[in-house]
Amino acid sequence: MDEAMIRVEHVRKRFGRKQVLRDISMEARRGEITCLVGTNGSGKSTLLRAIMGLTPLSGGRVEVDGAAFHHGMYEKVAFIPDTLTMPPGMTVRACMTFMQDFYRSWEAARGEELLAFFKLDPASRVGSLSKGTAAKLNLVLGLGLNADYVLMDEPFSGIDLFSREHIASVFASELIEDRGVLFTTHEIQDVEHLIDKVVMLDQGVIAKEFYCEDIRQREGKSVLDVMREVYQA
Ligand SMILES: Nc1ncnc2c1ncn2[C@@H]1O[C@H](COP(=O)(O)OP(=O)(O)OP(=O)(O)O)[C@@H](O)[C@H]1O
Repeated sequence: MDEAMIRVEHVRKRFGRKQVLRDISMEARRGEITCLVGTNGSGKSTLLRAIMGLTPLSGGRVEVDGAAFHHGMYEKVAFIPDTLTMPPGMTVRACMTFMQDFYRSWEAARGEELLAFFKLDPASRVGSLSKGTAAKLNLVLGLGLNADYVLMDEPFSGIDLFSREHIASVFASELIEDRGVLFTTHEIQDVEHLIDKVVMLDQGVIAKEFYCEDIRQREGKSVLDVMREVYQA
C-alpha cells in the first residue's frame, strides 16, 4: 500500500468543555493539493495545529508516511501559519539566514528563487511589511524548506486579488513539485482549478472528502456548489 501521505485517524480536540474536533479522519497525499474548508470556527486551524503537534490531541493519531508524527518530522512537514512569527526588527534577509541556521532542510537556492518570484526586497524589515507582503514572506520561509509536506493556514487571507493570483500560481509551479500540500482557505473560487481534493469540516467531523475532478465529471458540480449543499442545507 502507498503510504506517502499524512493520515489523520479519529482525531479529537477539546478546549475545556468545548469539543472542537469530534472525530476527524482524513488523508492528504504527497503529490496532491488538498484544501481544507469549513465555516468560521469549524476547527480548520485547530486541525492543522493538531497535525503539527502544536496543540495536544484529546484523542486519535496522526501518521506521516505510515509513522506516528514526532518532533523530528518538522523537517519533513513544514507549517506556514496565518501570521508571520518573525520579530518586526528583522530584515527579510535575516529571516532567511535564521531559517538556514535553524533547519537542515532549508534550501538556500530555492529561498532565493522564491524571493525573486514574490519580488521581495531582502533589506525590508518585517515590521514594515504590508499584510500581503508579510504573507508572501511567510510562504518564502515555508516553501524554502525542502519538506515533503507543506501545511498552510489561510495563505490568501486579507490579500489583494493580484497578490492572491500570484500566490495561487505557486501552487501550479515547480516550487511545489511533488510535495503534498494541505491548506485552508475561504477563497475557494480563486484556487478551485489548482486543487486536487477538498476536505469539508463541519461541526467537528468531516462532512465530505472528495476529488474535484470526480465531482466535476460525475455530477457536473463545482466545489462551491458542493459547499453550498453541505453548509446551507
Ligand atoms: N486555544 C484555544 N482555546 C480555546 N478555544 C479555542 C482555542 N483555539 C481555538 N479555539 C476554538 O476552537 C474553535 C475552532 O477554531 P479554529 O480557529 O480552529 O477555527 P477555524 O475553522 O480555523 O476558523 P476561521 O475560519 O474563523 O479561521 C473556535 O470555536 C475557537 O474559539
